Amino acid sequence: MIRVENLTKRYGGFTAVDDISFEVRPGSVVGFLGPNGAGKSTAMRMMTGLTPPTSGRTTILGQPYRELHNPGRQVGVMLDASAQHPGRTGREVLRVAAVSIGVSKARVEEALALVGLTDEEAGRRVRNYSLGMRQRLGIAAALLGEPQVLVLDEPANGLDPQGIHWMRGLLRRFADGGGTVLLSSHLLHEVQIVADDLVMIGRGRIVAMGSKEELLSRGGTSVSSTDDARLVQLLQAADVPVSRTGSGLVVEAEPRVVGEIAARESVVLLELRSGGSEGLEEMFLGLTAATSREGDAA
Ligand SMILES: Nc1ncnc2c1ncn2[C@@H]1O[C@H](COP(=O)(O)OP(=O)(O)OP(=O)(O)O)[C@@H](O)[C@H]1O
Repeated sequence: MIRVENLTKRYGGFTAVDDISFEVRPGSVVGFLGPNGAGKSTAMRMMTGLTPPTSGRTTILGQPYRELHNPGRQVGVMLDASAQHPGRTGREVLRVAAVSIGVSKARVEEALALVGLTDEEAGRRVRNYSLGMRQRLGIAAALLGEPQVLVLDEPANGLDPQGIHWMRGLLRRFADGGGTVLLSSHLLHEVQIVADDLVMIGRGRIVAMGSKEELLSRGGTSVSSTDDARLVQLLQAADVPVSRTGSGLVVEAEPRVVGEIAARESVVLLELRSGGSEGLEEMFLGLTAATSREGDAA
């Protein structure tokens, strides 16, 4: 549904997006992850026809975005939630959008209900909206044309934990109904629960991608015991790579292997789990450290 092929953007001598390729299948949610300035927004602007690529291309539903016959009805896009007209009410913003893409006023009310904006909130001017309300309005605008594809740049920005939970449910239902979702974030945990696949970028380049399960399993096994020092010795003796973390050990082996080694030597395990968010978080930090601004300073 979304196919990105060798997409590249250069500004003068600076390469903001460097030869990225990936696909988003129908019925799936892909998390597009990277630290600030990694090139996510630039890539999404190219995908949706707002910025011309230096080279490479993107097709959505088989065509470049600009060649879709009614993009507003086919692809829901939210790139900058703060770009809504501040002097209009939320309902007016959606009504103007509805006219331009040819959907009914009734659909405006449906979209407001979908994102949980109340009647009173919909009647308020956008300049008086909280960041979270702006995000909801932006998502309502993206959903307005009942598209098959959603491209959302940092949709969780400014949402409180309940709002993030709500958004995950919404995107999951959208994908489970056959929709295609690409969402960006600079926070792994925001997308980790809802995404099926992850594409991680740093300094414009893809540094890792794959199914969440695959990436999680690369995160190793997290383990802690009543005697971690002894467990490290046992694992090293068995040629199993192990490293210490703040809360225990991360082992590059299946949980079963770790459990068996510990059981043979009667080491009592307190925790044993595959990868998990900690492993993936560490991998994300590790992969992006070299490519983030903070990495530059280090
Ligand atoms: N029009 C432009 N001219 C020059 N450089 C640009 C332009 N647009 C973006 N860049 C640069 O390209 C890089 C990528 O920016 P981009 O906004 O795509 O990153 P991002 O991953 O979306 O980051 P964030 O999470 O901070 O929004 C940045 O270094 C940015 O300064």
